[in-house]
Amino acid sequence: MSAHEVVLLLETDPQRGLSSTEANRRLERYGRNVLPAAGGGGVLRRILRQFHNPLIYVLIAASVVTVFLGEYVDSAVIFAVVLINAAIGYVQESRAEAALDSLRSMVRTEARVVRDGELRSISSDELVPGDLVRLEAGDKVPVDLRLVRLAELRIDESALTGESVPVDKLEAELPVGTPVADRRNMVWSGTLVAAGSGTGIAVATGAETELGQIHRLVGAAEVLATPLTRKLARFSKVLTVIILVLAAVTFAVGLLRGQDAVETFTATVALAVGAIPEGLPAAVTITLAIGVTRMARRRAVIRRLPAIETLGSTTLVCSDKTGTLTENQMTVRALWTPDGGYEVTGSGYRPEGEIRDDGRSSEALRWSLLAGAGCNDARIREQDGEWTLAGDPTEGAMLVVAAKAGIDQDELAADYPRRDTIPFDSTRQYMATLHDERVTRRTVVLAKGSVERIVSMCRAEMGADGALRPVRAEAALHAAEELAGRGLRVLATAVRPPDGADDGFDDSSLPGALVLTGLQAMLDPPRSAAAPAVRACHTAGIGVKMITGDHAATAGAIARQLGLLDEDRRDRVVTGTDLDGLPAEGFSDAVENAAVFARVSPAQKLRLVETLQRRGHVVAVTGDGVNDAPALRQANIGIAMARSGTEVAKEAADMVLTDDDFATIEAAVEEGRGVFDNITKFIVWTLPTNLGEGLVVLVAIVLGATLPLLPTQILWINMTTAVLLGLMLAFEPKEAGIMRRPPRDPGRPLLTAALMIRIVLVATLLVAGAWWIFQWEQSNGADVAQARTAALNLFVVVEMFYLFSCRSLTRSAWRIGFFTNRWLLLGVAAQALCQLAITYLPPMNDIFGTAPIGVEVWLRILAVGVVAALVVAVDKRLRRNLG
Ligand SMILES: Nc1ncnc2c1ncn2[C@@H]1O[C@H](COP(=O)(O)OP(=O)(O)OP(=O)(O)O)[C@@H](O)[C@H]1O
Repeated sequence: MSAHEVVLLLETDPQRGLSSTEANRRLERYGRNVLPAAGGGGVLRRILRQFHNPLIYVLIAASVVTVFLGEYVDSAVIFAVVLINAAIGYVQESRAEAALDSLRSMVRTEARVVRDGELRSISSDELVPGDLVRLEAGDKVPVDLRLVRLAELRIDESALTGESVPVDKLEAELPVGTPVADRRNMVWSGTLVAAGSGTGIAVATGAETELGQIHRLVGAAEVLATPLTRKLARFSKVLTVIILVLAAVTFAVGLLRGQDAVETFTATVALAVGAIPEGLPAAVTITLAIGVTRMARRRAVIRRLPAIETLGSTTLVCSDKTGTLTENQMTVRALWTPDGGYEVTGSGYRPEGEIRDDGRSSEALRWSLLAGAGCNDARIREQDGEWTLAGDPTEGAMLVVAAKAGIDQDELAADYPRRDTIPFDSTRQYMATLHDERVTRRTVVLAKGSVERIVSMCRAEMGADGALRPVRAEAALHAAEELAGRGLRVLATAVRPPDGADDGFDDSSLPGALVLTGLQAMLDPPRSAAAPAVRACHTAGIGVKMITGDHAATAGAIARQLGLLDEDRRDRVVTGTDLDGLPAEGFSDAVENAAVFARVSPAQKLRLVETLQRRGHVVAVTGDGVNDAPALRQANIGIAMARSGTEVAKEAADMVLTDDDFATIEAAVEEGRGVFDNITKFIVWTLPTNLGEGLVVLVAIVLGATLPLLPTQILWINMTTAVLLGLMLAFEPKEAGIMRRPPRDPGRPLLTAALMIRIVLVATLLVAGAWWIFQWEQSNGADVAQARTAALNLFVVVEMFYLFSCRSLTRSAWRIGFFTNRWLLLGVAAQALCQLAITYLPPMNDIFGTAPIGVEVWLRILAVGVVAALVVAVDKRLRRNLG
């Protein structure tokens, strides 16, 4: 359809947009602009998935066979376990997914929409069909749009088409005869604005968009997988196969040796059930989900789950300066013109304060302020006594200083209506606007940008009297250097005066046509949390590098305040130009050794990251612009800023900081290390039980002896302790000193030799203890049921003692403090109640083949528990002393 037809059909106004009331009505009618959650079929599939597990197959087979053997109670117990296991799996999986889902809503996407004739920023959820939506480079398209106006608009449609080369969009009105369904005057939700800008009318929102249709087909489920969970799943599968083969062999051997078939079968099932670590994958997923939630609470939102693992092994953080290490709260503090400098008072966006000019009047100063305020897309507004900024803080600061000199933004816009814009981008390094001068009806160009760039484009400079003279570039650059040395961010301003001739307005015609009017230097103080966070990173063995587009002297001054540059070592700030001049090897060394990089282009940033990775670093990189996306993708962890970042950067990132603060990266690394610790702790805790149970049964089969534990009893141990004891390790607080050790080497196996030895040690203690008490009770008058009950309780009690030990892999259990993890204490109490129930309640005795035992038996069990705890404590101590 033509744009005109779309306007008529959707009853909207191509200039003023919808009215607010109409927009609200449509919101009621069409619903919010969100994609529906993965649909109803998902629930059934998720339930079925819980049964798709080798252990479950073994259990189901066992329960069927036991029915035929006439063991109805056992069969029912095994079947009940299958159901309970599936239920627990279902609930855990749903909760983990819900945790991830809720993260998505934490990073709100804003859309620019024209309503009631006014440009507004609203949540993209609230867009309705007919809305007039504005797009700019870096945006993620929020709805399907029919374009009505555009300037050099290029769209990255890879999210929909897989085609990675951005598509040029056409002028809105196509010539008569163009095929109606021309892709080039539509943009689709979920695609990214690679360059340019445009305005379009929303024709579909939410599930009705093309993206919504695809989403419905795919049912996009959030994947709860990381390299680690995949590795563990593989490990579990291999282990299961080995155990099943082993079980089949023992069954065959038992039959050949003429043992009772029913008993041998029971023993084989016990072996399989006991030895398979069925709780492992679920526990890992849950620990990850808890980690994600903890990080979100500390304002780091994980977009891709594997990032949590990588965070723990980060060796280098490459951070932007502006907004991440600094506040991004700019105030112009000093001005410079070719005829002299001025200090400015006042702070923040409140236009109160003055330019100290001691009565000197200067045309250059006036034009510098006009350029700063006119070549500007930001707005400052007073709201309830507070001055707030909409837009770029650099531009906000320039508006404020102009206001301090009495220049009003609206009057300026009326006197100098804007006709065209060359937008700022970090490669271009300047912004320019073309205006009509209302009084003279001639055109003026206003420009601002980095000092080097603007000065290189100037043919002349303006004097205090307004006269032009040849530009003295040296003087300007020197002044800029001096201001930047104070830590100020310096921009230059220039104009192309109204001289009648219209010489074109683009990147190629402006150089050589501009007149330098002055410099504006603004303060952007370092964030208060940044310096401590940098120090914390250093203590944790993590390097920090500042990579900024800003001036070398500004970067250096801020870096020194943050402790990134050492005064004495006279570390140098490396600039993009320096880097370009280096041979490959010199480049690599410079990148490794320097901590501060200035005037770095996005392309150089990408090369920096690649080089660091080649040198073996695990690199976290921050970025906020469209051009940062490649570097963010290349990084081991790409980090985007929720407030100042573009949607393109967020899309490319693995993690988004909701407060833009560098300190949050440090917090996330800390959490990442904690998550990895807790996963290791769970594994180190759970494996001895499986190994121990397997061995107990294997020994019984080999010796042809009575089983010390029945299959149902083994199931009981595994089910209850995994949930009530093991899972509580996921809530372990981070250990003290977690940020004083070096990053984890990603190549190192999860279980070190020391931990493997500990696992075998504890398994041996379990086997020995269980056999000892099983024999001891029987030779002292207990029947088999009582002896088994003793062995069962011994397993659980030793696991409880060992659980406390596993709260730290290196430090003694006594040093951690017993009350720092309440969940763990609650779990232990609940487990104790369960043990009392299975030991003393008659119905439980009937089901599980247990029997009440006396106090002295408990004392023997506890004694074994204490011995086990002591042995592990000694093992830890020895190892620490051995280093
Ligand atoms: N809105 C703007 N208009 C014109 N020039 C600008 C604007 N913003 C920044 N500049 C100039 O371009 C230079 C590079 O800016 P760029 O955005 O690449 O990096 P930055 O924001 O200074 O730092 P960082 O990379 O640490 O975020 C700045 O030093 C400044 O001189």
